Amino acid sequence: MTPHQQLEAGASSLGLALDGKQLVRLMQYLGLIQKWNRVHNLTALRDPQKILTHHLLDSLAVLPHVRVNRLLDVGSGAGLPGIPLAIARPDWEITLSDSNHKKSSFQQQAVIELGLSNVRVASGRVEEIKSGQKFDGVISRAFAGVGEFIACTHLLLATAGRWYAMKGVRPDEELAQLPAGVEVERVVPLTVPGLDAQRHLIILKAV
Ligand SMILES: C[S@@+](CC[C@H](N)C(=O)[O-])C[C@H]1O[C@@H](n2cnc3c(N)ncnc32)[C@H](O)[C@@H]1O
Repeated sequence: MTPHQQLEAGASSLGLALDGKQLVRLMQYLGLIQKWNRVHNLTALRDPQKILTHHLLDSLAVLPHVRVNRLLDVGSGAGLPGIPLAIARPDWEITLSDSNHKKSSFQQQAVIELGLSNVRVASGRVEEIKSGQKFDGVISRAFAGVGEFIACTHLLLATAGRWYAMKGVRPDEELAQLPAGVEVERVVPLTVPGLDAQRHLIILKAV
């Protein structure tokens, strides 16, 4: 199976109806990661099949569980999960935040080359984003413990918004130490096609 066919099969087993253009864009994004990885250390993964499963499909796996219009991806790195989500959901407005200038430059380049008019790159620490801008969803993958993730973004979340923490093994210790006024709405076990590892999406809200 070619990586393109694997992506198509993976997306369909996640229940996602992606059209041909979206699949091509996702493959172009994979190509950009590979190209920039030669110079900047965006990801430790080099094998395109691994980038596909561990980054692209892993990011897309949360899609059926996220309900947003304006989404902030904190500590987005190479644009994960924000860029795959933006390709799959052109109707969502997505902001990518990363404190590392090289990562933000890559994100900006990817936005231009992929023509993602629904993505904005906010270069710098997430704590520096003006709190006047509210998001109805804030997501992160491999960023920080749940408590820290909430602490550094709580001023950016709209009143009825949700945090989405993408985790591997269910982080029971982190969930036992949530800040006051925050509760878990749902813990969603995820199956990522081609990835034999535990994944959980933790959905949290302010109460
Ligand atoms: C381990 S990487 C994860 C990248 C990506 N989310 C992924 O899943 O591949 C964590 C990222 O968080 C960024 N980061 C750390 N502290 C940050 C902060 N306060 N605000 C924004 N980004 C931050 C780092 O520069 C790094 O790119």
